[in-house]
Amino acid sequence: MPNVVEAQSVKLAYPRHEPVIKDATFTVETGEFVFITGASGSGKSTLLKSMYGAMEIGGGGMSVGGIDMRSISGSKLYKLRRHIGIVFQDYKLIREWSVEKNVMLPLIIAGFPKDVCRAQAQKLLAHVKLSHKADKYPLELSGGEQQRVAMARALAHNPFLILADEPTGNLDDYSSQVVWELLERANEELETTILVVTHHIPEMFSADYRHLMIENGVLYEIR
Ligand SMILES: Nc1ncnc2c1ncn2[C@@H]1O[C@H](COP(=O)(O)OP(=O)(O)OP(=O)(O)O)[C@@H](O)[C@H]1O
Repeated sequence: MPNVVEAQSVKLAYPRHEPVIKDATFTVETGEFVFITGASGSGKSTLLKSMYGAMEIGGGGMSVGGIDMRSISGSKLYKLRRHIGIVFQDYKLIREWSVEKNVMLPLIIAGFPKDVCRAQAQKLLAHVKLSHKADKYPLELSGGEQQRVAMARALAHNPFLILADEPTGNLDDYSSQVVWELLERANEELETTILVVTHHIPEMFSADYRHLMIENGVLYEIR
């Protein structure tokens, strides 16, 4: 397996704006848990977006899962996203669907039989401690519970890579803990590679994690 992410002198700029990222060079190997920090507006979300094809690579080179991201579009992009789990701060759950069906979504798209989708959704809802809410609808849940559903959904199809943007930004301590534990578990038990944009690295991650930091458009390896 090639490195999960390889970035060489990446530049990222919004149209008619100065580059947000002027130089990002880094490698992420399979099974790594990586935090990306930086001041507000430093370009963390922008960098994350470039890794799932939502931000054009303006210079340099990047590959994700061995796929060249410089000119990715159409079916190639669709295929890549099917193997990545993406978690935003604003959950993006489907309101008209039950919690369980929301978690089943990536598996439904991938064409798995319904009983397989349901069994996997039930397993993940247990991991995020929401089995008792499987039949509820997103708007009947608290913000923290919705984010835990989004996290379960992001993991449902066993992605090789999770990209999470401030996954605990709005959450209370309990929901934050559940989210971090789930990410840690996916990383340890399934070797899922995880990249998390955050303002604060939680204390439970004291040992082996990697830490990248963006400052003035340049990405630095802290460890
Ligand atoms: N669609 C856009 N068009 C133009 N500029 C944008 C756009 N989206 C973001 N920016 C700018 O790019 C810069 C980086 O934004 P980004 O969201 O990546 O920062 P961030 O580090 O994730 O910030 P925060 O920690 O506050 O979420 C900011 O100056 C922002 O204003």
